Formats: sequence, C-alpha cells, structure tokens
Amino acid sequence: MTKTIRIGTRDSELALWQAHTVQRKLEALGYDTELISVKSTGDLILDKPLYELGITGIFTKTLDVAMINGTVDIAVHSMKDVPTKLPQGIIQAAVLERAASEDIFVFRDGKNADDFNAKTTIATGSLRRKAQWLNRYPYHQVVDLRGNVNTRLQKVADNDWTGAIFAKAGLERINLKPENHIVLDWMIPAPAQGAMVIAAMQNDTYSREACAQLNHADSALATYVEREFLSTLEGGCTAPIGAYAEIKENRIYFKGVLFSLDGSEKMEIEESVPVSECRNFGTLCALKILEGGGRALMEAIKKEL
Ligand SMILES: NCc1[nH]cc(CCC(=O)O)c1CC(=O)O
Repeated sequence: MTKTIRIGTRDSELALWQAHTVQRKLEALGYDTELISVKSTGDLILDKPLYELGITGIFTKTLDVAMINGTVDIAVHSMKDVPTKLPQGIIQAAVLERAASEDIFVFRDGKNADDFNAKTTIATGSLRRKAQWLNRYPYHQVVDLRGNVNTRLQKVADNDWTGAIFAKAGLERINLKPENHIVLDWMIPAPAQGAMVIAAMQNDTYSREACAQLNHADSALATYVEREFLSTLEGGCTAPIGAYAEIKENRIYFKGVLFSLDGSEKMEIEESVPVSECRNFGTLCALKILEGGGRALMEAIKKEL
C-alpha cells in the first residue's frame, strides 16, 4: 500500500527548513510526501514574553490538533519547543541526529565580549538565558525579545541593545551567519536544543515505520535524559532550567542546572553513567537537585511567575 505522508509544520523559515529536511529524507527512502504549513499561536502572539502566556506547547498545539483531526499525518518540531508530556494518542516517532546545541550571542555592531560593561543591555525572551546571563553578568540589563529567528535578528539591528542570544542551530539551519557573534560555551542549553523531533499518531503504523528509519539512537537517548530531568524538576510549570547530555564510548555525560529567576541562585549537577544504566538517570539527577534545595527554589519561582 502506498499513501502520501502529509507533513505538518509551522510556517516560519526555520520550521519550513526543518520540515523540508524530513520531507527530503522520507522521499529518499521512497515515500510520497506532502508539506502542509499552519500558523501557531506562539507565532501570532508576539507582544508578551512566552512564560507570561502560561500555555505550554504553544508552538506545537496547532499541529497536535491537525494530527488528531487527521489533516496531517506527522509533525516536525524543534524538540525543545515540545512539552515533555505529549497529548494522548501522539507519540515521538523519531529524533533526528542532533545539530549544534549551543547558544550564541549576536552583537548588534562590531563589539566583542571584552566590551561588556555595567551599561550593557542584552535581549532574550527565554527565562533560562536571562537567568544564566544575570548569574554571570549581574549588572547587565536584560530586555524581552520575541518572534521567530528572522524577526529577532531584525529587532537587534533596530534597537540599541548590545546584542541578543540565539540557538546556534536555528541560525545555521536558515543559513544566517551573523558576522559578529560568539559561542556561549559556558551557557547550558535548553533540554533538547538543536534536536528535531517527528511526532505521529500512535495508531498510524505506516507513518511510524517510515519515520523510525530516521531516528538517531544517541540523539534520542541524550534528549530523553535531558527531558526527563526537565519534567521531574518542573512538574508542569516553567523555570530557568538547562540540561545537556552527550554519549561518548557507551557512557552518558550529563550536566543540569536550575536558576532562580534573577540568576542569583544556581544549582547544578554533573554526572555520568554507563549507557546500560540510563534508566531514570535524568530523574535521579533532578531528584538530587530537588533534595539539595531545588524544591524550595521551584516553589519560589512558581510564586513569582
Ligand atoms: N524558542 C524558539 C526556537 N525553537 C527552536 C529554535 C532553534 C533550534 C533549536 O534550538 O533546536 C529556536 C530559536 C532560538 O532559540 O534561538
């Protein structure tokens, strides 16, 4: 039986690039595909910080609904935008090989990190980036910045901020290589940053078998550990949390951080286990943070947001 796999995507340049990539890979395996793009709530509301909207899955919801209604078969997402708990009936069909996981700082003009001073203002809409930045540079101002990657770059050009923070993978994918940038190698990325995921309906064997061929085992495992850490810490709210796992010679190396909103408090964990002992590893790391003072910090964050 041949059928056409309808690939759902958001309509930003980055989302379209990601969906096209999946489309090309499926076509190379001999599948018929069609791309269907939708507008997401997360792309329509741009005047408020994401965390203020108080909705999880704001970028993925529209596509979840399209899949459940049967107007698309699969959906391609930046994995870091996908809530850890998927809607009933929707499963993770594949994690593609991860690209760059780092954050980068893009300067508005010809400056470098040596020019940072007490008057520096940087822009980001992410609680995680803001808290980590203020932890390192307590005297800087951080202002909110929303919109897709192209919009945000334009806003950096149009304002008098020193610069803004972006995911390296996002800029690389749409071939934007801002001349004046530095890689923030000290910043812990968002869980699953740089990874793309394909979601499908649990009962759609045809699409699931097609997508399973695109799964990259190490990327799937690393992002699984990071997201397990996230879901155990958060329990459904948003907080400044970073997590990064890497698999080398059959061991998983994990780093996780939780910050207070103003960046003044930081709790971190760094551990490794053999891949054979990966079961609950992310949860165990999160529990250590929670028991070492993270529980109180999470309560304080919930009150403030
Ligand atoms: N939150 C928006 C978003 N979702 C995924 C990416 C980039 C790709 C990725 O991180 O995997 C971005 C842009 C950014 O954070 O600068």
